[in-house]
Amino acid sequence: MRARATVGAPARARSNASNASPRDGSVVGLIGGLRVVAAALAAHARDGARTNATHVAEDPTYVVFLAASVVAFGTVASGEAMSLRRRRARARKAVKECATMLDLRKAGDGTGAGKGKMRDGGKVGAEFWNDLGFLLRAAFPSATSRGGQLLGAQFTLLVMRTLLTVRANKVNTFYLTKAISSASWKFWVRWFFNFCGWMASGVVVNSGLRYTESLITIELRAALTKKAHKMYMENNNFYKTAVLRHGGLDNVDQRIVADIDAFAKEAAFLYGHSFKPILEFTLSLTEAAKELGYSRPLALFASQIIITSVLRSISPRLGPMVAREAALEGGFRHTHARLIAHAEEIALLDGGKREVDILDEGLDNLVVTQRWHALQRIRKSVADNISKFQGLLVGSIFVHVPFMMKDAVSEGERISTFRATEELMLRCGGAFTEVLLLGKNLDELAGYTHRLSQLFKTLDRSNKEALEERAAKSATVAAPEHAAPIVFDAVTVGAPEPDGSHRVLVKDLTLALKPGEHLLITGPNGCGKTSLLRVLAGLWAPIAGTISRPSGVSSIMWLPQRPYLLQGSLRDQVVYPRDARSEKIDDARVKECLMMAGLGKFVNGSMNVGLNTRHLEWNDVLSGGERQRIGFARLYYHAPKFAILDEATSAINPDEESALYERLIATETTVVSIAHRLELRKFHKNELKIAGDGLGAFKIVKL
Ligand SMILES: Nc1ncnc2c1ncn2[C@@H]1O[C@H](COP(=O)(O)OP(=O)(O)OP(=O)(O)O)[C@@H](O)[C@H]1O
Repeated sequence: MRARATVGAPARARSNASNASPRDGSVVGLIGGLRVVAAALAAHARDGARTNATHVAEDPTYVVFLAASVVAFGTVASGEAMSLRRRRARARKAVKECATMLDLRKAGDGTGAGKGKMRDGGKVGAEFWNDLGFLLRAAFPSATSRGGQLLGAQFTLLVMRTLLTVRANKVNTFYLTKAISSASWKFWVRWFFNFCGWMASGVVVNSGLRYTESLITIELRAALTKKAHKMYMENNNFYKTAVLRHGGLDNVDQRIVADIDAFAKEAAFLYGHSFKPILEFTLSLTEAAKELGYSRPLALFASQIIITSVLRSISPRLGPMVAREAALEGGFRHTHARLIAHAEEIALLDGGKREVDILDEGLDNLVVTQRWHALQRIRKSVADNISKFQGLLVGSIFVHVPFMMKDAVSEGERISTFRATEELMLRCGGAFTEVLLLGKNLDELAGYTHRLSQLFKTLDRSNKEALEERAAKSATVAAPEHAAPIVFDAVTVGAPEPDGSHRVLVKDLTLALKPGEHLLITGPNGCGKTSLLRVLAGLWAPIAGTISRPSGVSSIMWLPQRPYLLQGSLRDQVVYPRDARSEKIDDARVKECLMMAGLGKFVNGSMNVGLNTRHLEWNDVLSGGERQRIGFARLYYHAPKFAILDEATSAINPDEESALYERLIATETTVVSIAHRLELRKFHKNELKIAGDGLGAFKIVKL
């Protein structure tokens, strides 16, 4: 039936052409000729459409599933569109609120200055290529580095696989069609052995490729994460970015833990999957050109570039979507991290119900945004699929026509060369479309690249600022005339305000702290006692004036109200920041320090605890007073020249507090304390009374 219809249509068109009798050379003749061609094409098209419709009508299962699929997809998508249309205002508000909360707008360019840049970030452009180059150079510094060697190994395997596919495919198809068309066992056996050889090599090469791709992913992730760790821990950047929000970076932990991993996976995938289609395209084209010449395939690919560019222009950009989702993902993760960090306080307040709302809100912000993005991605997916299928359609026309017009060859010869060439062209076209579609992965990579370059640029800037600050200090600060190791010279301290200004807490403080001149700092809540110590530690920069102080745990140590406890053994807590795994530690001394701090029960065998006892979270197993005593044991162990104590005995009863102070002073440590209890006055020589009047007034009195 189909054959009749196909043959009948051109016959009618031919009879129409003879009726038109075009006069050679005249315009009317030309128009008549064109009308004949158009009528013939229309007749063929009608015939083709009718035949197709008849085939479809003959297959009710196909029709039912086709209709069901269209209805299912349409219902889900339109339902989503309607529900999100209603919630879109809310969704946008949620994203905006979340963005404000996380400083996403500030994070747009990592400088805190780029309002609205979040939407622009993550595009594939000059900035993206620069940033990508920077990240890759950081991970693969040279061809001889481990990363460089892995890239080289994978490149060799990629070339090998492409050669294998292109060559083997051509030979396989040729032998098989020849064998089948002429029923030749000789050619079939040749095909069989070719195929076996191709299969064996393919198995080895493909397994090698998969292995090297995972190694490259791991190498990329490890190298970038180590670089991030190094920069993050230098110059107290972790404090500056997390607490002071320098650079306006949101969720640095998410960037280091999750975004680097996603970037590594995407980049390794792109490396492995972009070389293959590019090489396959070049090699297949060279082979196919032997039969078709270069002009036809190149014209085909030029038309593909134009069509794909048009389709791409209607697709949404994935980069900004990826960046936004990653940021919201970080926000959601942060709500969980806070819940764990404050589990006991929340449980005591019976805050479970309230916390469910907070957690769900974080999830909702993410989910609504993801659903909205999924809807946007339909446009992308439609464009990609059209691009893929039209490539096959247009490609077939370019390949079929030369063979339809080829005479003077046997049927067997025509079909075998056609099948071999078609296979190559299909491969070539497939590879070409794959290259064009890599844009999607490139877009996603751009999203992660944007977030990581913000991270590295912010940390780098912060490190440079710290270096400049240090250089300026050493150039301007003259060696103090007095022999005091800690000197405040006309120092003004201020609390940072959200608008970038400072609220003055202490103004023009000049003070030289000599060994043995124990200092007590007092004043009302929020007057700036701890802030003064933050400035002394270098966490905050003074608004004016200069400070000189010694550095290193043997010279100066801080003991806050809640001492930091790490994952590890009891010994680790006492010797921190020294590392008990790599340094020789005198256990007898550690025990002595614990006894001095009133924690003898941990080491005298009365409890089931010893220096080797380990806990993931010591904060959960020690009381507030015990935690503070561990801090004292640490001070005794390091015996620094200066100890800065910020309400370090607030959880210890007054009688025992005195004993802890006495032992500390006996180790010849000079103490600077912040304390509210009057009993502690007796251990200090001077008292710095901060007024907390908003003008920075203070008084120094002898005790
Ligand atoms: N990271 C910060 N960013 C902005 N302001 C801060 C920050 N940390 C503290 N402040 C503000 O600085 C002021 C001084 O705080 P500080 O911690 O020095 O008080 P304090 O005198 O030690 O109080 P307390 O006796 O209650 O511990 C407070 O008003 C506080 O709100």
